[in-house]
Amino acid sequence: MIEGTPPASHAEAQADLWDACVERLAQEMPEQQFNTWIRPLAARVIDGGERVQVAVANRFKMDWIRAQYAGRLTALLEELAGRPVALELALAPRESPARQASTPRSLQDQVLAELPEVAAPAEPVADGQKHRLNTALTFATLVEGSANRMARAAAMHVAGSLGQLYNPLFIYGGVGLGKTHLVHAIGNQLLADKPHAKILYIHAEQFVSDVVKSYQRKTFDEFKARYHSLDLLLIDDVQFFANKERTQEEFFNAFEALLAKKSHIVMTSDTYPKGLVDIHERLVSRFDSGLTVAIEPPELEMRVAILINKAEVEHTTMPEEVAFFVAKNVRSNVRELEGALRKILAYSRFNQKEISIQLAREALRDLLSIQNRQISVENIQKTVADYYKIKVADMYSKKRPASIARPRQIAMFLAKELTQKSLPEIGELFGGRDHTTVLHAVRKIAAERAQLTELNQQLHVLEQTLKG
Ligand SMILES: Nc1ncnc2c1ncn2[C@@H]1O[C@H](COP(=O)(O)OP(=O)(O)OP(=O)(O)O)[C@@H](O)[C@H]1O
Repeated sequence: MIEGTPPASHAEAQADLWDACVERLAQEMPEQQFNTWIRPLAARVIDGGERVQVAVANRFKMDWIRAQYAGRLTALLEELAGRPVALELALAPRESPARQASTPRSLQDQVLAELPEVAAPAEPVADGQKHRLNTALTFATLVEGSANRMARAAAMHVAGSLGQLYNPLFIYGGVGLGKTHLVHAIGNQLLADKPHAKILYIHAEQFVSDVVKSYQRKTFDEFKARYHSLDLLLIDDVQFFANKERTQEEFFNAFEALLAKKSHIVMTSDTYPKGLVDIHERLVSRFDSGLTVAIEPPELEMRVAILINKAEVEHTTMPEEVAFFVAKNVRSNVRELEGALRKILAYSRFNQKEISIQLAREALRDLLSIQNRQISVENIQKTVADYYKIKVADMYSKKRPASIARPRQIAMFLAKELTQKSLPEIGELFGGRDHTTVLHAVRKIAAERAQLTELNQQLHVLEQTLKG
């Protein structure tokens, strides 16, 4: 599983690196944990052993592995390789099963269809004691800035006066901006203040899996007892409930029960409630009935502060000028910022060199060259206009004939897919259109793409052209 065609002995040595690492972990970890989390991982060692890419079956597992095992995996890989190794976790590609939506489905089919494509781990099961909080994710380690000020303040308020204001609290924002961190912080704070509080952090995919298991084992009473008795339910990435009818129903029940007894619910999602797709209106309106707050991408100064803080946690000092250099070049989200920091620290440690701008430049050379190739909305507009033989100016115009409106919608779709811009920002760049117009275009093209082969091919060509 090696990129390119290195000599066999080299390839073997690289594959051995992962195998040796897994073997070591097998000795260190309890067997069941090892079998659940580490054994199923597929990895490939690339760039002559500098990078190890690990494919993980679903987001829940990915978050868990990142939080619990990534540090140890990296340390072992580096120890075995004798040099810095960047560990990269990625979602394994999924087969998209063709679903026959028109055929009425039995309840059993309906529930089974809700199983994550790769079944989520059987363990640990929510039982009111295992709160599943990552104790490292606290308010103290969450840097504040204008991007997260309101969300953070609301979260602290919830932790301090449970069941009162802001119930439910709905936090939304793009990937890697600190939503998960914030919900864990609420849980950890409450746990510190009230050690007996019944708290559960759960990823939406795991909730789906719990519903399925309860159905299969006919243990809905236990399921209800477990969820309905909580004081605080923290549920991550609720957009995963899309199309999961039975799960939505169970979540609705849990939601109503918890609110009735003044327990608190905190949810996160990649979009605001009304932007959620394929989730029942009655649930969406419940999501929006407390307080909905956004987390925005961090601004420059906040990115600098995050880098300096995270370096301190690693007992290293990052000079401010280096932090500025990195923060200017890594703009998309905090997770990427952390990745950049890890590379710099490893590079500095192994080369026994002080952290400087020059060192950061060397450590991040791959990342910086990718940044230079970043795709802009202007670039997308020009490429799409060329492809469909319309004027670039038509991307901003109010003209409505289909020969113009459709390429414009395609360009909006690609802008959402290939850039970090928000819906309002994209609307602005398309002649000051409303974000709902962009959302409509994105959904429409996404739905048509799944059905129209020709459109799918055109989009594929455009994507390849834009990605260079
Ligand atoms: N303001 C911040 N201060 C310090 N660390 C942060 C901050 N925001 C995010 N992080 C860190 O960045 C990483 C990504 O954050 P997190 O996992 O919470 O993002 P997310 O919004 O839940 O992303 P996703 O939608 O992909 O799940 C975490 O390691 C988190 O601790």
